[in-house]
Amino acid sequence: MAKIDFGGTMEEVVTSEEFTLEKAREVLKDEVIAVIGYGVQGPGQALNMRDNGINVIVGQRKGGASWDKAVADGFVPGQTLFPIEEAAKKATVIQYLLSDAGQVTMWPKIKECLNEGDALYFSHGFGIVYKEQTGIIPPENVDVILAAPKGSGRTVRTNFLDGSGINSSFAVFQDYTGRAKERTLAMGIAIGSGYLFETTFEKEVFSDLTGERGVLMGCLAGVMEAQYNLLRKNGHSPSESFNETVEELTQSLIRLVAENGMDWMFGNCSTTAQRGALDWAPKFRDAVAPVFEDLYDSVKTGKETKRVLDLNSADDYREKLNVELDEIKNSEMWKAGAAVRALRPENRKK
Ligand SMILES: NC(=O)c1ccc[n+]([C@@H]2O[C@H](COP(=O)([O-])OP(=O)(O)OC[C@H]3O[C@@H](n4cnc5c(N)ncnc54)[C@H](O)[C@@H]3O)[C@@H](O)[C@H]2O)c1
Ligand SMILES: CC(C)(O)[C@@H](O)C(=O)O
Ligand SMILES: [Mg+2]
Ligand SMILES: [Mg+2]
Repeated sequence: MAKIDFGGTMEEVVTSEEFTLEKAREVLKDEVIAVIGYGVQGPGQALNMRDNGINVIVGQRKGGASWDKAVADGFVPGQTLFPIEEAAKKATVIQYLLSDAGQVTMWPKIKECLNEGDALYFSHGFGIVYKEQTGIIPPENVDVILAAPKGSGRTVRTNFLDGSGINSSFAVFQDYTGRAKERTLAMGIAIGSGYLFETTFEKEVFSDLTGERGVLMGCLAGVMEAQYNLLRKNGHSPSESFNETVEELTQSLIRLVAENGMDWMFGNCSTTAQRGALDWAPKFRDAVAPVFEDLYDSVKTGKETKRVLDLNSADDYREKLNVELDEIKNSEMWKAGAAVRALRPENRKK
């Protein structure tokens, strides 16, 4: 493992240079890896593994859109694509990528498919850490491992195709075979990670649930809406409000932040922007800090996961969710966004 100085804290990471694809192939050469669930992470991880020469099959509920997608992606029913339990029975590594709520529903059946020495692989700590809520308690005679890409399943695939790689965290919860760590790292590299950093199941799920509810999506959506509404209230047009809130962020500044960091961004804008942004950043930090405290507490105490499982089990959840999503889609702000995106020169002809 390479030791990296992360701003004064030394951490060990495993890169794809050090743990090569050849090594991953060697570790996994006798394994049958069943990707259970072909939603968002399933395709990204399964296709990358297949392209990397790993023996991968897919298990998915028959008949739905995800099954059809697996077929369209070249998985062949009866050969590399099976109903869930059939695939799980064939596997030596069960890659459990159903939705987190789906994992709970299917667990009693999946548990029956685990043989001594198999590995049960997750991309989230949810099922294991909140076991009182999920009932997911693996038998003692299997490895329980995790590789969690830090990004959407779509990026897992697009990064692989453009020759880069997502970064992922990894953890071992249970090492029955003595091979759990090398299996985890091999899986992490095989799914297309550029590097892997170590975590625990608990740290992964606490940080992941906080991040997606916070800066990555929930907080981001909230602050975007607040600024857009403020500008609109003060007589700015939808196009100006959207451009100043979202389009400039995604098309210009966040790309520069991705390349160079916020420290660089503060040094590479107008002196006017620099002064104002430096002055206002601590005010925003302090305003949202209590909300983040509530969020982390809600995650840690299991309120967030309980809510996910309770709501997902309601019969009309999908219906209600669609209404909620449609409301956002049909809001002025995101309709303005669609119009703005369509004006991008590269989109004009589409
Ligand atoms: N979405 C992401 O980009 C992402 C990123 C990192 C980690 N993860 C984790 O990866 C795992 C998979 O997430 P996802 O977003 O790909 O899942 P998803 O919501 O796309 O669902 C995956 C599949 O589960 C199946 N499914 C759901 N409920 C079922 C049930 N009761 N019975 C049978 N099948 C059922 C669906 O057919 C679907 O194809 C989760 O643990 C998630 O937290 C997801
Ligand atoms: C892609 C995300 C938000 O990072 C993931 O955590 C998820 O649950 O979809
Ligand atoms: Mg998540
Ligand atoms: Mg995440």
